[in-house]
Amino acid sequence: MHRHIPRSLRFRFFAALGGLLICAIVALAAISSSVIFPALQAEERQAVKRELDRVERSFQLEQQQLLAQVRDWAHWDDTYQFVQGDYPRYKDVNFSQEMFDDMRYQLMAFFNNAGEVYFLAGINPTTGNYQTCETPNDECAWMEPWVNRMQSAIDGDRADQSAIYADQEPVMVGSTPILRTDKSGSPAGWLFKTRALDDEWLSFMEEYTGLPINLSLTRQAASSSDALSFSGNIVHAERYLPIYSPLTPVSLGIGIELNRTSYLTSLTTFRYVLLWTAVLMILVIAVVLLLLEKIVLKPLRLLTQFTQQLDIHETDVHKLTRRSDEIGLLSRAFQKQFTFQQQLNDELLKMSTHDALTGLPNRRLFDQQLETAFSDTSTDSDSVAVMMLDIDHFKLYNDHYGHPEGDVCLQRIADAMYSLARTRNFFIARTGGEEFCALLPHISPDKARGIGEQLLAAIDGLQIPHSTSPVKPFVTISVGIAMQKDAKSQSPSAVVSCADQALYLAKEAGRHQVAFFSPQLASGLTPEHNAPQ
Ligand SMILES: Nc1nc2c(ncn2[C@@H]2O[C@H](COP(=O)(O)OP(=O)(O)OP(=O)(O)O)[C@@H](O)[C@H]2O)c(=O)[nH]1
Repeated sequence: MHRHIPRSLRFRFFAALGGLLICAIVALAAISSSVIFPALQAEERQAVKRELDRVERSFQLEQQQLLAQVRDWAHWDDTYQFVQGDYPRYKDVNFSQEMFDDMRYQLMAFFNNAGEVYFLAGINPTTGNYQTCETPNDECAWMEPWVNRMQSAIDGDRADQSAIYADQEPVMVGSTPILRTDKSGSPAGWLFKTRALDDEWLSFMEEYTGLPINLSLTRQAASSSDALSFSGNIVHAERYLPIYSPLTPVSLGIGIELNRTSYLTSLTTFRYVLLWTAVLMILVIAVVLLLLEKIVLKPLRLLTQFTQQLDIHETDVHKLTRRSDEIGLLSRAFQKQFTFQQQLNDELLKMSTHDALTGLPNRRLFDQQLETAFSDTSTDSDSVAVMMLDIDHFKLYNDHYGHPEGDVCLQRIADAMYSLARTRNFFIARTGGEEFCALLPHISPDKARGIGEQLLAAIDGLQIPHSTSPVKPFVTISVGIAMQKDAKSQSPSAVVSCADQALYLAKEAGRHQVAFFSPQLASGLTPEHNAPQ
C-alpha cells in the first residue's frame, strides 16, 4: 500500500533544490546585469577610446609635421633674403602647383617683420588653380579671412605654433618667425602654411589610420568626454578638440565609426555560457533528484512501509537489510526489533492461552476452540464431544503429599493426557485447578466413550501413589462426557454444562469412571448441578 505523505522528503528536496536553482539563476542574471554586462560595455568604451586616442595622435602628428615643414622653410637664408627683397627669384624657384599638390598645402603666406603681407601663394579652393598675389585682393580675395587670422596671431604673439582655423572650412595651420639658417639675428617676418582638412585629407587619414573619419565644427567649447552613439552593429564616436577662436568658442569634432563585432561576439558568447550554465544546473539538479530518489527516498519509503509492517515484498526487505549504509543499519535494527517483538508477542499469546504449570492450553483457548469446533460442525450427524476430567480426591493428595508434590502430580497427568490427545488427535486443556477439558470434534458417542476410558487408563497407568484415596491406592480421575446434541440449545456453554453434570454423576457413582450425560440421569441431580455454568 502506498500512502501519500503531505510534506514528504521528495517534496522538500524538490522544493529546496528548485528554490536553489531559481536563486542561482536569479543571482546569475543579477551578476550579469550588474557586473558582467557593464564590464563588457566598459571594455567596449575603452576600445573606442583607444581608437579615438590613435586618431587624435595621428592628427597631432600631422600638425607637428606641418610645423616642422614650416620651420624648415622659415629658418633658411633664402627665405630670409626673400622677405627682405634680396632674392626676387625665390618664388619662381620654389613655388609651383605640383609642390603645393605634393605637400597638400593650401596656402603659404609670408609676412614682413611689420606684420604686413609680403607674398601669398595658394590653391584656389573653388577653381583648384595655383595663384600668387602680393595682397589678398581680387582673384586672391579667398585668402583674406585666413590672412586676417594670421595677422591677428602675429599681433597676439601666437605665430610660432600649429593651430586649426575654422572660420570657413577647417584648415590646419603651422606658423613660425622667419630666421637665418643659423637662426642668428632678429626675425625678418613670419611664414604661415595651411593645409585644408578636406575630403582628400580625410581619405589620406583614413588610409593612414585604417578608420573612416569625419570632421565637424561645433560652436561650443570642447568637452572632456567623448560622445558615443550606437546603431545596430556600429558605434559612432566623436572627440571634440579645442580650436582657438577670438569670438565664440568652437571645437573640432573628430568622428569615427567602429564595428561592434568584438563586443557583440563577447555578448553572444557570454549569453551562450549563461544559457548552458543554467541548462547544466538544471541537469545537475535533475540528476541529483534522480539519485536522491533512487539512493535515499525510495529505500526510505520502503523502510517506512517496513516499519509500519505494511505489505512489503520479501525481496525488498532483503534489499533493505543487505544495504551497508545508514538505511541498512536502521532496517536491520527494525528487523531485530520486530523479531524480538514477535517472540514477545508469541510468548504473551502463549501465556494468555496456556497454563504455566502444565503447558496445556487454558480455559480461554479451550473456549475459543469450542466455538470454532461448534461452528465447523456441518451436518446433523456430525457431532462434537466435550469431556470433563477431574482428579479424584486431589485435596487429600495435597494434604498428604504437600502442594509441590501436587504440582508434580498435575504435570504428570497433563503430560499423559497430552500424549494421548496428540495420538488420538483431540484437544485437551487445563480449565481449572485439578480439572481438565477435552474437545473431540466429528466423533460418535461410542468413540468418545472409548477415548474417555483410554484417558482413565492412561492415568491409572501412571500409578502415582495416593495412599489416602478411598478409591484406589494411586491417583485416579473421573470423566464426564456430553455430546453436542445432548444440549437443548446446542450452544457450547450448554454442552460444557452437560459434561460437567456427567462428571458430577461419575463422582457420585464412586469416581474412577466415565459417565455420559443423559437427560434421565440429569433429572436426578440437585438443581444447582442442573444449572448451566
Ligand atoms: N498442588 C496443587 N493443588 C491444586 C492446584 N489447583 C487446585 N488444587 C487443589 O485441588 C484441590 C481440589 O479439591 P476439591 O475441589 O475439594 O476436590 P477433590 O479433593 O479433588 O475431591 P473430588 O474432586 O470431589 O474428588 C484443592 O485442595 C486445591 O487446593 C494446583 O495448581 N496445585
